[in-house]
Amino acid sequence: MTNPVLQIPIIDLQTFATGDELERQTIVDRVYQACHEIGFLYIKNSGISSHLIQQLFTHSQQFFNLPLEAKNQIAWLDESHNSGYVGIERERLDPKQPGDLKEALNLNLKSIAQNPDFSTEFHSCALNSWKACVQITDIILQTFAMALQIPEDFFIANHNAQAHTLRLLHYPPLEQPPKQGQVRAGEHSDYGSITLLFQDDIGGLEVQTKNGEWIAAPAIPDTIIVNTGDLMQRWTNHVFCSTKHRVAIPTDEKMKRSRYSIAFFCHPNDDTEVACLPGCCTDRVAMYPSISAKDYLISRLQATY
Ligand SMILES: O=C(O)CCC(=O)C(=O)O
Ligand SMILES: [Fe+2]
Repeated sequence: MTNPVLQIPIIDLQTFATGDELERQTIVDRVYQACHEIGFLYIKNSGISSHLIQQLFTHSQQFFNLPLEAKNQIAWLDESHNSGYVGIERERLDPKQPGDLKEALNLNLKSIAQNPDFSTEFHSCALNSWKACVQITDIILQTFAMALQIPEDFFIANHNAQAHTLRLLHYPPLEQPPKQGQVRAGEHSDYGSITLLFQDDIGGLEVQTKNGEWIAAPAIPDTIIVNTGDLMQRWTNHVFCSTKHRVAIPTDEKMKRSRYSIAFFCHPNDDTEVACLPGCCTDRVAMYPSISAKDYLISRLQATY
């Protein structure tokens, strides 16, 4: 078997800010190719501090170690806020299957700033991580605009309200066999424009290729996984694809260990009308009607909770 990891490219962003035009264009071309053909890439030299992310993982472990009653004090309540604690099996990313074997804490800018239950350290770590993720997604959004030959700040301007979600995820150790069809995270595509994913070394993340096979997307040191979501796919009329992925249960000893990951779901502003970009419907007709980013997100969350 060839190494499936190699199908997802690793793109170095080091010279995007500092390089000459040719170096920048090379990065843009590689990002375009990855998002067009696979919808997934690894980035390295993103500029984020690995120490910061490590700290966020530590806070995540501390949070999920709290008793259930404490976590439920800040339970996720509704789609329009989309923040708070989501218990095990509550979410079904694949609505045809049993609930996911995971728990999550969804954070947005408001809940990071205002939640009195978080320690000062947790608060500042989450806020700094948020800011770092915004910087990275802004760079990626700029490469997207360059790749599509639209004004470089087009996507950035449509994301400046920071309607994103920072999500801490914990997949508990498995004490008993899962239900039929149950996995750690059911197969799905993400809802927004771009997702950044940080994961530990337990593994299990799988990505579906165009011919339907599932390939592993393991953690690669000092990289972040980036994938394009459904709204970006709609906006670009499938020039950038939103690819199905899932988190499988390890078949070995690792199933008895916790898995932790952190996702940053980058979303357009609530009132952004996501309609096919003019340059993306010259070869084929627009596949979707226009929809506001907020209405789209709410409809997708309603289907999974
Ligand atoms: O935990 C992971 O590795 C992936 C999680 C995921 O795909 C999601 O929450 O959308
Ligand atoms: Fe996902």
